[in-house]
Amino acid sequence: MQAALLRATNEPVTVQPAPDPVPAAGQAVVRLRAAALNHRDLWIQLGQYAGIKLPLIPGSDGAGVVTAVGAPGDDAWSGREVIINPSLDWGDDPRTQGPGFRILGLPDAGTFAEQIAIPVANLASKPAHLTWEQAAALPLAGLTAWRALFTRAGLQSGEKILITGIGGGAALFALQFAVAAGAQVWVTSSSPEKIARAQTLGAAGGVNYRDTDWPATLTRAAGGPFDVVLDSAGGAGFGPLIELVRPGGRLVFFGATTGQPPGLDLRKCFFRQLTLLGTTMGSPADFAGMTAFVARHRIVPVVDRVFPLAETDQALRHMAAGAQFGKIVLATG
Ligand SMILES: C/C=C/C(=O)SCCNC(=O)CCNC(=O)[C@H](O)C(C)(C)COP(=O)(O)OP(=O)(O)OC[C@H]1O[C@@H](n2cnc3c(N)ncnc32)[C@H](O)[C@@H]1OP(=O)(O)O
Ligand SMILES: NC(=O)C1=CN([C@@H]2O[C@H](COP(=O)(O)OP(=O)(O)OC[C@H]3O[C@@H](n4cnc5c(N)ncnc54)[C@H](OP(=O)(O)O)[C@@H]3O)[C@@H](O)[C@H]2O)C=CC1
Repeated sequence: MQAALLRATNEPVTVQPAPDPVPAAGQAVVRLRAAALNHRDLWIQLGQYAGIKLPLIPGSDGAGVVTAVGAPGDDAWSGREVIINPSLDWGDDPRTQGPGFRILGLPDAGTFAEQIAIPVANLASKPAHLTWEQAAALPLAGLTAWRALFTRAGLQSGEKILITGIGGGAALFALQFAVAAGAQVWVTSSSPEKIARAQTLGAAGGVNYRDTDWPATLTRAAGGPFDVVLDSAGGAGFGPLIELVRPGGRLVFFGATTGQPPGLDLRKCFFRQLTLLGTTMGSPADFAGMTAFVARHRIVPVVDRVFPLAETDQALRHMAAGAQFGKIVLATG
């Protein structure tokens, strides 16, 4: 098969021949039709991720057809159209992942390839209303957004939520899920065009996080602070978010795209009875809940652009440039 290979950090990913995967018992081989990028793939390429082991085939998201299974007991999946849950061996505790937890694409060989061997426990039926590209875009970012919003922050219909950096893949799923759940959604972005596109997906409005005084402008526009704030940007923008949460509200976060937050004022958290919620990926129950929700509300992932597998490195450069709105997808076969 052809696969994308990262041989060294800060080097381009090259697409080259690799051995066809052979399924062990409890595994299936999926002939991938599409894969999708996550910021994690870029962090790994840039050497900004814990536990990097090279060389590796990156990629956490994929959709395709099961072409082989490792044992007769796994036959039920043969020939089926599937998406892949990239949370490997979450463990038994729905509250937190166990010691064996891994995210597909490091250290396990990932989806930027024509084929992959994957535990059958990580297969789910492809949502029937989605194309291959849309289905591949869903798993990692959809799962993370789902757990953040519902399992962790307990978002309710009628609540007001702020989602930062709305051009991002995970942020956009959070927008679509929160709108479908009946919340009033406000956004931030570097781009007025992205804010306008978010409004077509149901956002009430938004502000540019590069404007001075954007928190005050946003508070005025939204008529006061937010029940829930969801962030994956971190950095210098994180501190102001604390003041955008209403007293007794929740701040849920899963990323640090712009680095660690400097100088957090803890008094603004404890005097105002805030709940700070870290979250990562999701449990098998979160994945099942997310896919059922997507099917019920006929949510269609936003695909920014599709690159051929041969242009995986160009796709990563496109993500690094930050101009995307939604998911960057690879056509893998
Ligand atoms: C599914 C998608 C996931 C993501 O994309 S998460 C985003 C990760 N990347 C970034 O945030 C970009 C910036 N990069 C970084 O800040 C660094 O590149 C890292 C922190 C990712 C790695 O730094 P290093 O110094 O090489 O790794 P360390 O010393 O092993 O970890 C430092 C602390 O980071 C947390 N951590 C990192 N990886 C894990 C993990 N897999 N599970 C749980 N915690 C983790 C722990 O707090 C740990 O500190 P302890 O070692 O003292 O516990
Ligand atoms: N812990 C976990 O389980 C997970 C963690 N993550 C982390 O979450 C982050 C987002 O991932 P993903 O959606 O794949 O990434 P994307 O590359 O798709 O999106 C990144 C987005 O970040 C936004 N952004 C950049 N700078 C700022 C800023 N200063 N303030 C607010 N927003 C900003 C931009 O929004 P705009 O274009 O609108 O300006 C950009 O589109 C990454 O750091 C990733 O590592 C992601 C998934 C799971």
